[in-house]
Amino acid sequence: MFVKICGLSTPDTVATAVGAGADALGFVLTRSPRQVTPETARRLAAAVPPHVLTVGVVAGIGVAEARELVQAAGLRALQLHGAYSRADFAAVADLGLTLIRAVSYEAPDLRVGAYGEDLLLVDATDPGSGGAWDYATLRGRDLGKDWLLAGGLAVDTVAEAIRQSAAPGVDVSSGVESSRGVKDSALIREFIAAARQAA
Ligand SMILES: O=C(O)c1ccccc1NCC(=O)[C@H](O)[C@H](O)COP(=O)(O)O
Repeated sequence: MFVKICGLSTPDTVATAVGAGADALGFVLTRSPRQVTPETARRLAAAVPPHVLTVGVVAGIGVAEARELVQAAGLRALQLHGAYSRADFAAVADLGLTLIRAVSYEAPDLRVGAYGEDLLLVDATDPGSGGAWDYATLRGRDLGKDWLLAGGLAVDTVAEAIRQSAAPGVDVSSGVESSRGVKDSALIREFIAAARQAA
């Protein structure tokens, strides 16, 4: 079970997520309660061991700006969240980063690699809102191998969500926060343990 913790912004919670066994950490580089500057993301990522993927998350900006942000932050993956086209993905392919396409569960083309991405993240319609949806709608659909379930996951719901969707990986933000934008170390540990136990 691949686990990504998204929206990190402090050294303590980054260390907690790494220590608890997260596979990927997301740093939101565009407008959000969790937004960090590229400089902060770079500093936080410097403490992350190489086996953990560091991801720059962007939404609502052009790919030229996304390129600049993720390069300035020195991260190893780029998550384009929302209405990005195949041409947009082609325009960042030369960066040599792991590319994550994050879309609503209602989007067309729910298939890993359809836009040239390495990982597909299937989310709620409003990213980072903590809103849950009917994960069971994905069960039995052939999305490919490397995809993550997201949107409203939490410690007490992640196991059932994995069971309903048959997801090979999960991504969480709001569900490991004590208040909007403030990550909680105990919840991070509990979430990762619950996801791993469910797999
Ligand atoms: O987290 C944000 O604030 C955010 C803002 C803009 C684009 C994407 C954002 N988050 C992306 C994520 O990968 C979240 O982890 C995912 O949407 C799940 O969020 P949540 O429902 O809060 O767990």
